[in-house]
Amino acid sequence: MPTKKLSVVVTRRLPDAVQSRMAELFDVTLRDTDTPMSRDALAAAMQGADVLVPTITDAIDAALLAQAGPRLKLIANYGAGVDHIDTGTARQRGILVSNTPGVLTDDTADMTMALMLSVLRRIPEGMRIAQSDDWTGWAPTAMLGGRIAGRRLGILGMGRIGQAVARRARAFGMQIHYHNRKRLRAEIEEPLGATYWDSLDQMVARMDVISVNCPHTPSTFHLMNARRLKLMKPDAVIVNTSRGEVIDENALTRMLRSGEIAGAGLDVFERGHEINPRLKALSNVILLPHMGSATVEGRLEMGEKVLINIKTFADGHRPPDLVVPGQL
Ligand SMILES: O=CC(=O)O
Repeated sequence: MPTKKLSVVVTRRLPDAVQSRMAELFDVTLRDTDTPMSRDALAAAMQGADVLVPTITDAIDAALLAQAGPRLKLIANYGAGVDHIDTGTARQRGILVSNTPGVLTDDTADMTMALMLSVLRRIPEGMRIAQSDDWTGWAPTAMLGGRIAGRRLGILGMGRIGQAVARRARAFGMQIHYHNRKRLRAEIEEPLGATYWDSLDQMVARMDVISVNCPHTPSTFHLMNARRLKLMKPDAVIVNTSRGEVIDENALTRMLRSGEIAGAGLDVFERGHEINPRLKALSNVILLPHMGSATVEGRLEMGEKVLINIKTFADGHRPPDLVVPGQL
């Protein structure tokens, strides 16, 4: 006798191939528009479904989880970061949470390098000049940026993505430093040629570039607060492809305006897509619309991870990418 298919609700439009496979495997409700679901629609979805597939734009907080129906057993997030989900409350309510780690590591690390290169070598500014009618040709003192090789890079958060950034930056000739909750094992640290700093303050004060690569958790919120940002050298720059909440965006904006920090490359912001207008007005920043994992390949592989997590659960096993609250 065929077993009943799981009822799965997907909150955002996903790549076609992912949606088709979902429809083959599960009793799936897909979205054909690219706008996030309203809170009411999310609550309704959580009342009737066995599995919810949300993304970063869905705030699955305790109040929403309190409205979840008894069938909801798995939240299979499409994305690695789960700071938009109250994983502790989900756990208390017996709802599993999974994510999509690993498949966006290279893409996000590439984007981190792209931001560093763009800020230090002034790429968007150069493009605007080349596209304008004002460019009069090569000049010895025009568009001078900073050399990447030899610069000290301080990586804040040395997980998968931090390590992938370290490998790339080393190939560019940068000196690699890092701060992490735990020091890496020697067999991982040594090939990266990375220097560990137990004190984040001391590392921040000595770096030419800071790269934020830790997840956003209660303990990393505003880790780069005004006091720490002030420790940065005035010619240093900061890049962030993780989550905006790790940096105090207002303090960063003030210091970029006053020249206390030389530049920033940001793919993420403290209030989602609502970027501080003062930040938008600055010429020493590069702002991207949260596209670190936005490759065709990455988004397909994220979908595959979601499918594997749900299918494994449907087959009665533990989803491979379960998120354990407090272990991020
Ligand atoms: O930011 C993207 C993700 O967390 O997957």
